[in-house]
Amino acid sequence: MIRVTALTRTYGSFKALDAVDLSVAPGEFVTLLGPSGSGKSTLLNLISGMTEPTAGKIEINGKDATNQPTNQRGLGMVFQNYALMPHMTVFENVAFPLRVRKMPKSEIETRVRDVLRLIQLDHVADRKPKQLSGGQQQRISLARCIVYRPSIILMDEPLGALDKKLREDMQLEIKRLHAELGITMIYVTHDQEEALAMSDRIVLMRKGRIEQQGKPEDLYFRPDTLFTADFLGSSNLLKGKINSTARSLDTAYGTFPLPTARSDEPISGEAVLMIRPESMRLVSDKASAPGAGLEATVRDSIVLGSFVRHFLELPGGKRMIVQEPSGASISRPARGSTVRIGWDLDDARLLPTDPDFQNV
Ligand SMILES: Nc1ncnc2c1ncn2[C@@H]1O[C@H](COP(=O)(O)OP(=O)(O)OP(=O)(O)O)[C@@H](O)[C@H]1O
Repeated sequence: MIRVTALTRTYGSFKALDAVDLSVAPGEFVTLLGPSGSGKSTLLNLISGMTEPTAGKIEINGKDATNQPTNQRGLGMVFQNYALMPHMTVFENVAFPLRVRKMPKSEIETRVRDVLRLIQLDHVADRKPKQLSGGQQQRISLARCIVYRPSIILMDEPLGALDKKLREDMQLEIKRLHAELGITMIYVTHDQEEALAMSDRIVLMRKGRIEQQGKPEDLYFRPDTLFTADFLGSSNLLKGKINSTARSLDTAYGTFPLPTARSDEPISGEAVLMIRPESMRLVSDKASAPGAGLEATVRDSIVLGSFVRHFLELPGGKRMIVQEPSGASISRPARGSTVRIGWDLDDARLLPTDPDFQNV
């Protein structure tokens, strides 16, 4: 549906987007995720035609769209500021794009009513935008976009201005619309939870390039880099030197067996072992700890409803977090006590070191 090739945008000598290749399939929900300044909006604005590329190619629906004006690309767009017209009613706001397209009056009436019903706001059709809540306004701007049935919708932080509860409701709403209407979505956010919750595929960006892309569970459980591991969720990191004969990692905290080898893993020299907090557990003795039973001191242990989180410290002060399922019979280790940490070998990930992560 969309294919960009070697897409580049520079500002002076600065590369806001650096030779990015990306394909999006029909009906796919793709999220561009990354820290501020990583190039997410630049990529979206290049696809929409609001920014001109310095180099590279954009194809939409099989046609070269690189130099096509925005309004000929057949895209819908939704942004953080809803840009509803204040003097028009909700109905008129939603009808506006259809009037611009000179659609017959009766069809406009039907389509607007249908879309308002779809987003469950048909009862506010006669109100003005300022008589609506922020969440309602954002749903209206969504309605205004889907009413003319674009096959592709681009969204740039559309929920950024909403509070947490409303954001979560709207995330479900957008997912539902995506599933019901079969629209191809490209969605920009810097919020990793939002990306994990909504996407078929996450494209993680870093300094104008794609760091890693894949299904949410791929990025979360099978990161290829420290940047990906760090950006999505929390992780426990142990840096050391690989001993390839013994297939172990020699660290300041002991020697740990490595997970089953992958073709793309760092095979010699320095590397980092990454284990997610929920892949670790407290174990009673070394024999029951495949991860070799790392010893730690308990700093705190808190119950967060369905799970309990242990904040631990290794000798020398390095912090570790272990998260276990909770339950009525959970017993928490005392502050200051010594515990052993275990993990299943293949729940650990061996990652290359990275100059941006010196303090691992
Ligand atoms: N018109 C411009 N002139 C100069 N630099 C720009 C311009 N537009 C963007 N940039 C730079 O390009 C880089 C990427 O910006 P972009 O807006 O794509 O980042 P982003 O990942 O969307 O970040 P955010 O989440 O903060 O919006 C930033 O360093 C930004 O300062």
